[in-house]
Amino acid sequence: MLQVYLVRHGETEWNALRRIQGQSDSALTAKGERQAEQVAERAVSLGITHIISSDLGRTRRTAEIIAAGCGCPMTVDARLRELDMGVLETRDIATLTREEEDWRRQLVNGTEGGRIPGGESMTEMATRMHAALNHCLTLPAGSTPLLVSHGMALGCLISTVLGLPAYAERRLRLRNCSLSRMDYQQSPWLAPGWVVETAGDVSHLDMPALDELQR
Ligand SMILES: O=C(O)[C@@H](CO)OP(=O)(O)O
Repeated sequence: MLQVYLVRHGETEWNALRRIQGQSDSALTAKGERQAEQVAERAVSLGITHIISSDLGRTRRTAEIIAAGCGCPMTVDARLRELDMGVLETRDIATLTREEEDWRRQLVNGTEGGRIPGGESMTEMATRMHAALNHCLTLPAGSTPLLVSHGMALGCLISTVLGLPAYAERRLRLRNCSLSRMDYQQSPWLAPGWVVETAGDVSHLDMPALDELQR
């Protein structure tokens, strides 16, 4: 049975400042680096054989720390990027106008086809995230890959595997350096294919991690 681990990157400067990143980028904070070291320790105990990271800087840095801990190769897959958040990228959430906040809300409140102007829809992102997940099926037998990606991207991937539409109301909290797992399997009591084993586990972190609203 193929097990695929999923990690959201460590805390970044803009996460802490509540600035919207999307496919823009900011560096890990010192806390984010520590979170990455702690999830790396957990990854060592899981027998990870491959690290596959989104090509953005915050995920690459997190993946490098995990790969160094595990002593396994790291590759980059741009399909694991965060949602393209168009004209709102780099903005402080607290400064959005009402219209801009409505655009942002469409991503989380179940609006079919919702997108920020100049950005990507959740359905478009789901297509590329599933392609990246399915790529794991081509790895040699016995592989245990770990994918490093983003909050919206991984939340959408997990939710769609559970059968929700990509644009469904967002109800899964994935904190920085949380760990999730998908298995590809045939079971008499589950639908065949990808199933969710766990989502958003932060038991390896020694201090509270932020969700996107700094809670
Ligand atoms: O892009 C962002 O600002 C956030 C939104 O959830 O995603 P992440 O920090 O996971 O890249």
